[in-house]
Amino acid sequence: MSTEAKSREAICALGAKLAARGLCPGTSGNISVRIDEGWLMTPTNSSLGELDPAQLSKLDAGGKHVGGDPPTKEALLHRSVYDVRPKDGAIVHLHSTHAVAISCLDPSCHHNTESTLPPITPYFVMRVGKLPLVPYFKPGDPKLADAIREYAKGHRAVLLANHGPVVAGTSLSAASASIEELEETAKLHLLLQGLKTRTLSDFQVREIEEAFPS
Ligand SMILES: O=C(CO)COP(=O)(O)O
Ligand SMILES: [Zn+2]
Repeated sequence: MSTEAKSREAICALGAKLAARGLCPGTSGNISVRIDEGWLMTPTNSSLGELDPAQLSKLDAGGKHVGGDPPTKEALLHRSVYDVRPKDGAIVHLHSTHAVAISCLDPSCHHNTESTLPPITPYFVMRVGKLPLVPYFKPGDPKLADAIREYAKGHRAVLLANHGPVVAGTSLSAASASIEELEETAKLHLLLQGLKTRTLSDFQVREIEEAFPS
């Protein structure tokens, strides 16, 4: 099987897995992979649980739609993230419930201005790191694609205000592991509301960062 054919299969398999876990309600979310000639992206208005490898959208290196169904309305946002993260090869965006809940909180309820979520577990530090909030713009707005650049260049994971997470990774499986960890941490954080919580210390965060560099 060619590399492109494998990427097509991998996108559809990931979509099915995320859907089975209830992480992409309705037709929300999108997935992309960088390929030699450009990108493969999920088509707009598609259910991630029911993707067809042959219908995935293909974009050339200039971002022109050259094959398959019309691409996600967030194609420009994905391309902005690839642009500022040249080592990454895959992106996953979801409307997973707990992460979206965090994205709707008043910013005064966020952990701090650098990260909406606190470092409560080693795996959050390892797979996500910090999770900055990107200001709100409507889905598909070129202004959102522009705004995300500043945040994504230093962070593999960002949270779109009142919308949801966007995570980049060196591979589809890396991006998927990060976004699942992000969703789980958002859930834990909400479960812990009102309870006195111990976050990891700066030393403990550094220890993880050094032992498991991203
Ligand atoms: O999550 C989405 C928009 O932010 C889904 O849009 P698309 O169906 O165009 O991919
Ligand atoms: Zn979205």
